[in-house]
Amino acid sequence: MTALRLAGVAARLGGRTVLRDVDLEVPDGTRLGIIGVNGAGKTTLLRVLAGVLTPSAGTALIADGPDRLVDLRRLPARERARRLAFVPQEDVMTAELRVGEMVALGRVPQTRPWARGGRAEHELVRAALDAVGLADRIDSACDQLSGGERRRAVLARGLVQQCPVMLLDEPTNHLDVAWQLDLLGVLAARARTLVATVHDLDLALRFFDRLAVVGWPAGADRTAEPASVVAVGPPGEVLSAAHVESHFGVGSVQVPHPARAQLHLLIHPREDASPI
Ligand SMILES: Nc1ncnc2c1ncn2[C@@H]1O[C@H](COP(=O)(O)OP(=O)(O)OP(=O)(O)O)[C@@H](O)[C@H]1O
Repeated sequence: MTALRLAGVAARLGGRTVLRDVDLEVPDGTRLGIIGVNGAGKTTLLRVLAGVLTPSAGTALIADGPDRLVDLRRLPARERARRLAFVPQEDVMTAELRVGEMVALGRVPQTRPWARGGRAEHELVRAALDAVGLADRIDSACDQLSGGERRRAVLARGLVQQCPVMLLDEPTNHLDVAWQLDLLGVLAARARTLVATVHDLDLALRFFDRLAVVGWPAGADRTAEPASVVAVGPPGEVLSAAHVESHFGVGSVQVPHPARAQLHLLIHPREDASPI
């Protein structure tokens, strides 16, 4: 079963086509990581998948029953927000809102206006804040959170939306190493289908079922040509040494952890590059 699909998608920003010819399928119940160099178009791709950016060509589709897909842009915004939670990279944090109130905004699409603010909602908010280690900050003003705490609070807002699909733009940004791992565990446990952009290729190798590379084919003029999805597959294949070198311009090797049944990705300068 398909949760999300992009068919022949192009996207324009500021009068320029930044993505084109994107075909991508996200099977229900899977975790897809989106990787690529800075400026390739990962956030743009995620925004198209979330229905917040209208493709300039092609269609973004979402499941609408067992064997049916519907054009995301045909769904009213509230209905879209019941089916997928989009957690953007940056969020303005206002001093006017307490952390619990900000997180409770994630319930808006799911609840009738007169049914909001009840005990059940409070419990959900508290549980989500607990899951991201911020239960004790529920009454803090939002602008008093650190960068990593803000990130976790915004992720809690995505969690209370309780959608079958979660789309996350760099969820591990600003998080310390322990929280990076914990948070991915929380997401894995709570999101049925998950799509996230990520820069840490070692995390990408271990956490996702499949990876999609946003970038250019070898030899393309990166400054002039729109990017596309140039590889999709199991992380171990997408992050082969040859692929990592051609997409990211660095050397790499996958090595087994000495004590755990896990592969890790070590990154190093290319052989012809000066060591740093
Ligand atoms: N509002 C905008 N107007 C015009 N161009 C934009 C706008 N936002 C982004 N771009 C351009 O679109 C391209 C894709 O940007 P996008 O943010 O999707 O890349 P990304 O892969 O997520 O980058 P990063 O890894 O740096 O977060 C880039 O060339 C960027 O400069």
